[in-house]
Amino acid sequence: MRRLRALPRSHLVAGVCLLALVLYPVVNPWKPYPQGVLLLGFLLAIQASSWNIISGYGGYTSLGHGMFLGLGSYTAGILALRWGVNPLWVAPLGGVTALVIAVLIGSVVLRTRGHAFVIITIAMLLAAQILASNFKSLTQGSDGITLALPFWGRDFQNIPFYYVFLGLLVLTVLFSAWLRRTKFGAGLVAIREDEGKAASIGVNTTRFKIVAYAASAFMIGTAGGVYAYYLTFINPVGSFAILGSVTIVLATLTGGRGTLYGPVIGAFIVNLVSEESTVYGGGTQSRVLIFGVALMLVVLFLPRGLLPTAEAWWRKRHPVEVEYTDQAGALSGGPMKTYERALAATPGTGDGDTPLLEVRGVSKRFGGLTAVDGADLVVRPGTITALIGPNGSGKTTLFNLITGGMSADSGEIWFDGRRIDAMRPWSRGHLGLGRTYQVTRLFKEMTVQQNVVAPLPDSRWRTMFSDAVHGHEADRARDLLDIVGLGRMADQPAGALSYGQQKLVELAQVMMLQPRLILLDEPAGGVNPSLLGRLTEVIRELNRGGVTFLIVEHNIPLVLELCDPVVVFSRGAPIAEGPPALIQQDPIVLDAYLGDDWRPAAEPAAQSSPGSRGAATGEVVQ
Ligand SMILES: Nc1ncnc2c1ncn2[C@@H]1O[C@H](COP(=O)(O)OP(=O)(O)OP(=O)(O)O)[C@@H](O)[C@H]1O
Repeated sequence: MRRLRALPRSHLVAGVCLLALVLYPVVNPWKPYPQGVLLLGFLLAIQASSWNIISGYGGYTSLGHGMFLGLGSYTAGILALRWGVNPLWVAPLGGVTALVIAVLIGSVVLRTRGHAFVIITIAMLLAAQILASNFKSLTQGSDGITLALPFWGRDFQNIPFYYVFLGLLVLTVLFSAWLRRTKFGAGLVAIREDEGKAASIGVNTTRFKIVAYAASAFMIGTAGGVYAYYLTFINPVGSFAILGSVTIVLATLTGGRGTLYGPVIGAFIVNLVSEESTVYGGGTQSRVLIFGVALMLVVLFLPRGLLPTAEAWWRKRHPVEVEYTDQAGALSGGPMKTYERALAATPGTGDGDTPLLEVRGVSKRFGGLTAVDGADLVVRPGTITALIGPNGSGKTTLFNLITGGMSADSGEIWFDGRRIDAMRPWSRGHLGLGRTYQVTRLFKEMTVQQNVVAPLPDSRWRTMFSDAVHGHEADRARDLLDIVGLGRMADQPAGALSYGQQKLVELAQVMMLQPRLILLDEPAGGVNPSLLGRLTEVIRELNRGGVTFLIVEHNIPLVLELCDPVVVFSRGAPIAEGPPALIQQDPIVLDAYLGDDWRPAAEPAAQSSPGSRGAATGEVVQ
């Protein structure tokens, strides 16, 4: 009983609804019409819940998902004819066909995104229709395939179909709920919110998208096999109709994209509207018009769907009190113990002579603009290296090249003795290369804790399908949040944090990767002075714990206090490098970046300091 009470209210309501649906044919066995309407509602809900995996969780909108229902129908229909078996027994093979086709198509089309992806999915649906029409030896073309009538007696009507579709719907919702609880589900949401950022924290975005596409196809394909038997007739136009795909999208958008129960609720509503429009609105043709208007109304007035809108309304009426977080006290109570725990799994940084990161002659052009121009850079293990320079000198672009957000036009990048410039961003993350962004890129719809546990340390399937938040990891996330003074905000949505707090959470997040090198892009930007002190202290502590830093920063006093060595960038390449004391007096640096405010009273004629790289010659002067 206590376990039942601990269940979220939504699961309890879903359980009661399920019980009612299971009992309905028993209580009302002689009502074939409402049973038929419900049955089609189950079928649409299976499709909407499945579509939700790739398009709701993952954010890739497919407008051709009805194709998988057609593929399942044809697979079961063709096999039933050829093997002389009942289509019900081979319906799961419809799911397998849909899954295999989804993997093949997904490997290609998921390279595109946005409008391009939507258009390609429609094209795929139409291509399937044309293939089914023309591949007559297999599909019997536009004549279609006629299947045997159900093997059970007429007294049973469509009740067996009712239970098969209801069973498939329950399986689909359970599957979707399980996926959402795993690292895979969290990774999909991360991809939806910010794909580039997801890749930089170790999410193998290519694999995640293909698996999500395939997972979203399987149940629809299986249901398609059963649907073929229910209809006893399939043809290309009916099986691959665009209206079917639009209905799936409309159902999910109506109920709430990205939620567990929203697609199911939306499917029942849309199915009811569809039935009513057929009965009272002049037949099937009127559906196109009604669906078009409904889609427009949903997008305009319910952009988030019914369920999220109702949840937001409820939260507004019943606000949860958030405790004020006194960050100033966060580090005062014996922080070392927490640091030790949080850093326990962070690997050491090796000997100080071998560079941890080496950039060799790297260039990047944007059209006519050379943002990075044959740059060389060395970061030694255990250092806090600064990269400073004027606005637009190419520092962030260099960060993007190092972490894989962009690929270089030429040059080599080595990390810990391995060449990494051809590696995908997540592989670089798995090696221990982490970064934060100039403008924070947290996943705003996730909680702070979900953000911190989002990084993936490797690409193993086991990791991918493990719980999104589990014991040891949750402890480490809590420790890291305590370190940055935000432990009490763990359950708040990340979007509700101040900008400075988001910077600190992003640092905690990148620490979950157990990085050996962290690239911080303007960590002090927009952070208030008291938080800044905390940030500096955290960086120092992490550095003492074995983490190397490369920091881009315009706050020069902070750089001079925190970093050694300092590399100065100008026009896409380093012009000087050395300890802070020398850099701040270097005439080349004063001319190119620091300016007169930093110039000593009696400045001698411009000449290079001992640590400078000769700006005119491009040679390194040691
Ligand atoms: N994706 C892009 N497309 C076109 N141009 C770009 C792109 N990214 C950067 N640039 C250009 O490359 C140059 C270097 O930009 P970058 O952001 O690397 O400089 P930065 O040194 O980090 O500047 P800041 O200190 O202002 O952040 C700029 O002129 C910028 O406009």
